[in-house]
Amino acid sequence: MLIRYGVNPLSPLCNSVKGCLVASSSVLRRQQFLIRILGGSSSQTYQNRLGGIRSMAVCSVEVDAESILKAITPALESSKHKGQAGKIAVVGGCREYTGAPYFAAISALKIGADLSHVFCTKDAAPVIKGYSPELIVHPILEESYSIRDEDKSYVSERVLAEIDKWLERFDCLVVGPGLGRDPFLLDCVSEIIKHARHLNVPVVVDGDGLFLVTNCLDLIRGYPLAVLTPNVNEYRRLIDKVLNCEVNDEEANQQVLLLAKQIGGVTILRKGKLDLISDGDIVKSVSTYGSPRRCGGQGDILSGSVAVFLSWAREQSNVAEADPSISQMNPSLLACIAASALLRKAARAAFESKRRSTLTGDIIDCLGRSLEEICPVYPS
Ligand SMILES: NC(=O)C1=CN([C@@H]2O[C@H](COP(=O)(O)OP(=O)(O)OC[C@H]3O[C@@H](n4cnc5c(N)ncnc54)[C@H](O)[C@@H]3O)[C@@H](O)[C@H]2O)[C@@H](O)CC1
Ligand SMILES: Nc1ncnc2c1ncn2[C@@H]1O[C@H](COP(=O)(O)OP(=O)(O)OP(=O)(O)O)[C@@H](O)[C@H]1O
Ligand SMILES: [Mg+2]
Repeated sequence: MLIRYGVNPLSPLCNSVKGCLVASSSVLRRQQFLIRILGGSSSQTYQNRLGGIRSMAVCSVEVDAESILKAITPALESSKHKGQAGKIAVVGGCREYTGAPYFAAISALKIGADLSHVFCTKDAAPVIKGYSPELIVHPILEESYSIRDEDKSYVSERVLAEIDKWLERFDCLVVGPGLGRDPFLLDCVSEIIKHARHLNVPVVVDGDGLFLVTNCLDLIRGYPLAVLTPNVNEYRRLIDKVLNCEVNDEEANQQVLLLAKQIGGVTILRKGKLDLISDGDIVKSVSTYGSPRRCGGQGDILSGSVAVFLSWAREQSNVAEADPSISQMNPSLLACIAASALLRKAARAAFESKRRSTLTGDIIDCLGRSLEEICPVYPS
């Protein structure tokens, strides 16, 4: 019987990140007691649920990702105006991390989005602007060290008012690349997620955004326009928190499906040797050969790419004429499959020329060419 102490499967809706992370000892003791008395049945319940999923004969199907890329990538037409190919925003970038939000935001542009914004801290903004004049950078986020306690509620309102001016215009929000883990900043980002959800803006959650939502699952629970893109560690933490067990690679397909289902039908893209994607109904995989280099930043390319493909896949006119196996698929699944396949193709191309010195920037340089090989601008 597996009982995990310190995990709180009974957690109520949390109002602040701190509230989620710091439980008072009496509350913790009561929860541990409850977990102990429910322990047998909760472990049993997990086995039962997994058994139920198993009996659905879940088999992940390696998909024809090229057909999906062709179906969802819009044609370039002179009748279109700026913005119609996608307006993406990345919420991330702090003192430590300026590369991650840049990688995500520039990847969206390189794939074909028209506009890419970054909402980051004041320290990170000039650095990110310096990487690229193409990005629209908003220095609005604040970390605890830069504000006094008595100013926090005012600053938090100002951050939200600032982002609210823009939120409705975005086709997709990426939350997390290089966000950092400052509690005040994460509190503000929780509110941003709630506002995005209220406006039905799709949200891709990655990096430190996953740290936030794993500790505060109600932020995304039951939101079908949420896509989570965990790496190996982020996935382990999600499984631990949601299913109260360990990662089981022998039943990887069932487990990712159950995880997506348990969080109320969000889409999960589990990154790894093979990318596994589920929306709680089906599981798909992408395992086309990429690159043996594991330099940091490749996940950031992926989150920016999912955002742009999701904005395209949601445009029904793009996919309406495709094969029913594509046109009837959840747009979030289509976006994850497309992004995963394109990143792997670009990584392969970069590695062919750069070998051991392949870096994230080299892969970004190959995104356009890799997409062009599958979806030429001027088909012959
Ligand atoms: N250039 C950049 O600005 C980059 C920033 N990134 C950002 O960095 C933040 C953290 O993400 P990471 O995926 O790096 O997460 P982690 O900081 O959890 O992991 C970084 C590495 O450290 C290892 N590690 C973590 N805890 C450890 C421990 N206790 N002992 C030994 N090894 C340990 C992990 O296995 C992993 O290889 C995110 O916001 C992410 O978006 C990354 O995306 C990489 C690129
Ligand atoms: N062992 C592997 N073999 C092949 N591809 C892999 C492997 N591990 C990861 N990838 C690919 O690399 C991409 C990035 O995954 P990774 O696990 O490195 O993300 P990450 O840790 O979030 O990256 P980042 O450094 O940007 O935070 C994914 O699309 C995944 O398909
Ligand atoms: Mg990452």
